[in-house]
Amino acid sequence: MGKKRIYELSKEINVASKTIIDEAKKKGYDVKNHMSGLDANEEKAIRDHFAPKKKPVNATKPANNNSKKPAEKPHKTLNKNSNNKAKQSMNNNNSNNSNNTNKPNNNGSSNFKKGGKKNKKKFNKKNNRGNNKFAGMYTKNQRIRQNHKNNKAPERKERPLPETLVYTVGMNAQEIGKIIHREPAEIVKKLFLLGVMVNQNVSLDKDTIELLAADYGIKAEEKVEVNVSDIDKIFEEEAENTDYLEDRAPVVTIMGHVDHGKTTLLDYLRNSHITAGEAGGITQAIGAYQLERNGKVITFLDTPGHAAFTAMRARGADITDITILVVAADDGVMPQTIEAIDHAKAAKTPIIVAINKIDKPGANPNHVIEQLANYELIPEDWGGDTIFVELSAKMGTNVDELLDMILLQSDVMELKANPKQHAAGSVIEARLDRGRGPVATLLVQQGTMHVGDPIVVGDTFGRVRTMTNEKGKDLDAAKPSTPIEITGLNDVPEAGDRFVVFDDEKTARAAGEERAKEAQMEERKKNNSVTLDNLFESLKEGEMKEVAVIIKADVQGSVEALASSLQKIDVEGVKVNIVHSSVGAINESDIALAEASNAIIVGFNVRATSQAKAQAETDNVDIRLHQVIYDAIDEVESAMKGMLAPKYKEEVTGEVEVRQLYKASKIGTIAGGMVTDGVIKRDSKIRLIRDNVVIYNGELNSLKRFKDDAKEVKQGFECGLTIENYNDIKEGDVVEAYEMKEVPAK
Ligand SMILES: Nc1nc2c(ncn2[C@@H]2O[C@H](COP(=O)(O)OP(=O)(O)OP(=O)(O)O)[C@@H](O)[C@H]2O)c(=O)[nH]1
Repeated sequence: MGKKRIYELSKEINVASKTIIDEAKKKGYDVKNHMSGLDANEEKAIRDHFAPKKKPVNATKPANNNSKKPAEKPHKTLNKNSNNKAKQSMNNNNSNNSNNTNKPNNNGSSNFKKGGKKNKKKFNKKNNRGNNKFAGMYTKNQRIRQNHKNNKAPERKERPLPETLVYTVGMNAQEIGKIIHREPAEIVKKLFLLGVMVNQNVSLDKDTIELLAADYGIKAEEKVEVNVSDIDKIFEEEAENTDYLEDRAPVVTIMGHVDHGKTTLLDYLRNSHITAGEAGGITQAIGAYQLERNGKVITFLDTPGHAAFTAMRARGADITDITILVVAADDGVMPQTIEAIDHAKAAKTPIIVAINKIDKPGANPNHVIEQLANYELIPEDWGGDTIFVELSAKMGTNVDELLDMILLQSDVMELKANPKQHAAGSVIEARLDRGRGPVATLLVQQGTMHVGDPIVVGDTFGRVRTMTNEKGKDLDAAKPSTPIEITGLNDVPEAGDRFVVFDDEKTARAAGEERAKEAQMEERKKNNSVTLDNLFESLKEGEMKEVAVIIKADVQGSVEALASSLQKIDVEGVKVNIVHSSVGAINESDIALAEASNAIIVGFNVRATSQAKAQAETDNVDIRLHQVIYDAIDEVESAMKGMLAPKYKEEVTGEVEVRQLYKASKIGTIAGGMVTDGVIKRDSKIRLIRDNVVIYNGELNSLKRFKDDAKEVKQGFECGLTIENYNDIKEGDVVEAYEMKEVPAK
């Protein structure tokens, strides 16, 4: 075995290395520093020297660790400070100190000092009584020393990291520290090592927080603060709640050309299929109603008219599940039929075609089917997947079949909602009733609505005071897909507004008031619909991949010509999407569709009706009127291209052959040569070419014809030139002149 190093012994007997070295030297051992070794005898002598002179009274069975204890410092301290008679043992001192603090402490001096006389007395008393209590116990200092001995840093009491850091964007290191039980300084350091230099009070963004969490090896989860005024978001959340799902009734809208029988069909349905238990009720027009067929319920929106349908969509309420397209068999496809198809397609709802008036002598259903094939509405018999029902709304023929088809379609769609949550839905229509105040027809889309519910509707709020169905019957609760009429709001909301039920009226009021304020501000800022002027900005921001256009023209030929030309415009993958095109004046329905689809209206040889004009102004819909088709195409095309970052292409304009060189001390090398091709201009960019290799690329410093400055020199003429910052020109070099030309976008 080798010698015992002094530093090792120092640790073991807890005497400073220097003290040991001094003692060793005194004893004549050959030692220099703490790395010097002691043989077995020397080691024993040193141990004996520093061993306590007297054995502790009570330390009859000292614990292993304590056995090495009698340390130099405590030893001295005790001798100096304690009033102990000579017999007082170390462990006794320990135990008494400990009594003061309830913690064993080898170093009693400070406590004695602080405690003063009183403590000393106490100490002695207690010492007499319980001096054995902590004998042999592992003291704090001993523990620390022991750790040192094992070459370990003292263990920090660090709480374990949580599995997930649940954060909000903008938290700082201090706040995060609290969550993950780490010192802010440690986090700041970690961030520094991750390349983020911040102090502990700086707000951190999402990426940084997630990076930090990843570095700690824990997950990060953003806690999204609920903004009560953001009812759209609350609505989405409610709509996405799939904790408990039940089948719900399909919501159906009927559309079609004027006089094709929409109202007749709705009336027939309303009067012939009334919901069970409500027979005899007087039907009120509340904008929607439900009927029953074979035990299944269907909700009809009683708002024929595309404008109403699209106005709701424009406000974000896609409440229709299925569109019934009514086409009169004796009239066929008409402009508003096409408009209806476009509206339904834009809303992405399946279409069921109801060929109406088959009882009429001139009815020709097949002709209607043929016509609709042009609009991708093809019956199953013909290889398509559109449901067609031939009926007579007036006589009631096949109306049940239509209902069956609706139910079939809705089965396929698997329409479900969760009735076990707060109600959320949309406004179908609303008005101010003199006697009852604001009255709103709502469609419950999620959850169950109850009388008394605190509610926010659009920018209004209130508490549901009364709730009735279309028959005026009071309802206590209304499940998904149920249309209801309510009172109790503080103001009249708008069709298409969303509503959400809140936990309490206070929150509902706060949210409603906040929304009203926001709406006002929004109104001031005015909306940012797409116009030809801001079209490219929208495209650039990646908001749009296609430009929606509505075409209105005087004759069908113009509509088609415009449509096909516009569709051919292709700017960097951005396409024109014709949302709707038809013959006739620009009407309110066009404006509503344009607003809902963020479309631009292009009118050819037509004008907007005065109502449409007013509405377009309110809704910020861009209408462009033209008399020349090419102008219309050009306008859309240049709006699409106009703001593209211009592309440049190099175009060589000419070449100069260098034939002579003149050196001028102030000017540098002057090249005299002949323009052999094209033209060289004073502001040309140039390339110096030697043996077909480009030697230098730069600009001219001067261009001369004889002694005069020249703007340009053409082929066949001599010229003199200098190149900016370049003099190493040689005879036989070619100066190639070129320009960067803007390339018009294709
Ligand atoms: N013979 C026959 N006439 C019908 C049928 N359906 C509707 N009509 C008639 O067609 C006309 C127009 O019907 P409406 O139901 O008012 O048509 P609409 O589509 O609602 O018309 P607008 O509300 O003006 O858009 C009325 O005179 C109806 O009586 C039908 O199945 N057979």
